[in-house]
Amino acid sequence: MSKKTVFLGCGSMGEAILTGLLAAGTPPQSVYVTVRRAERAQELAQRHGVTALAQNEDSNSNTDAVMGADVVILGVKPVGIAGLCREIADHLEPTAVVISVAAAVSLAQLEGALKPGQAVVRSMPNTPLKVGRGVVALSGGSHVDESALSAAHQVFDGSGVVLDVPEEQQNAVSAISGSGPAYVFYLAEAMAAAARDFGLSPEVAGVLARETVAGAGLMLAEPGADPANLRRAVTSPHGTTEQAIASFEHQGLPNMVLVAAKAAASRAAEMTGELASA
Ligand SMILES: NC(=O)C1=CN([C@@H]2O[C@H](COP(=O)(O)OP(=O)(O)OC[C@H]3O[C@@H](n4cnc5c(N)ncnc54)[C@H](OP(=O)(O)O)[C@@H]3O)[C@@H](O)[C@H]2O)C=CC1
Ligand SMILES: O=C(O)[C@@H]1CCC=N1
Repeated sequence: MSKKTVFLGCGSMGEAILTGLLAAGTPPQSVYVTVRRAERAQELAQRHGVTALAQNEDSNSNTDAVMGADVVILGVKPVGIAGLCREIADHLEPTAVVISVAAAVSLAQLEGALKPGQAVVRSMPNTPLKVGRGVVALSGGSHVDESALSAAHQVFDGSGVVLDVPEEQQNAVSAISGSGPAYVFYLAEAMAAAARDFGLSPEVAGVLARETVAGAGLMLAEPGADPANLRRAVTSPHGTTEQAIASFEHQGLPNMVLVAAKAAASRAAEMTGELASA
């Protein structure tokens, strides 16, 4: 029998994980999701065939949903995680594995808001899980044994690469792969803007930027791919690309990426402190 899997909060990140999980073969009948708004619940139920509950005045959809659950994924914003944990703590099966996808919320904060002994996994996924090309890093809490960790792996296994990292590396993971898709989409936006600047139509500019980033991503996904080698294969000596790469170097693109990633990681550390004092 399939594990009962519950998503508490199912927005951008939750739906990406849900889509990957179902595409990998988990039956929708074994999946429950909760959200705030009724229209969002209806949308998720129609789109994915899962049972979706919205908040309502008659009962608590989160505590209802976690009854008998094997795996519970916390997909709300970081600021809502501790309250959600306290809300469901007494209703969880002692054997349930709770997986948080929230940036900045520590294992200590999660464990402190749940009942003693609950297995908790802190994760940092990314939205490409939706298309089977995600990457997620997991850190198990103090009550996570091999079977609990394996249950967490199974949530993501079919839709991306799953890594185990020490918790202290999670902010760095968040700054690279958690936020990373946004960096790549930003590059695509900038490429489209440059194309429009040349006078290309917005439609042509959009297609050129999107297909180039998507195609380059597929090449990077091939076994043994190395970004530096792939870049060199495009860069003819004394040719055109060389000029553009030299311009990026001159303007300090690698350092800009480093500084930006550090800003993301610092914000995560700051958020952990804010959540602790809230
Ligand atoms: N977006 C990303 O790329 C990534 C996000 N994350 C983490 O994922 C988490 C969610 O982010 P994201 O998906 O972007 O946010 P969204 O705002 O898109 O989704 C949040 C979801 O939580 C629901 N929700 C809010 N409060 C409750 C509640 N009390 N009970 C049940 N459901 C509730 C919302 O319902 P409704 O839709 O009805 O408003 C919504 O479905 C964050 O903690 C973030 O740090 C981690 C890695 C990457
Ligand atoms: O921006 C955020 O806070 C979340 C965490 C990583 C990606 N999105």
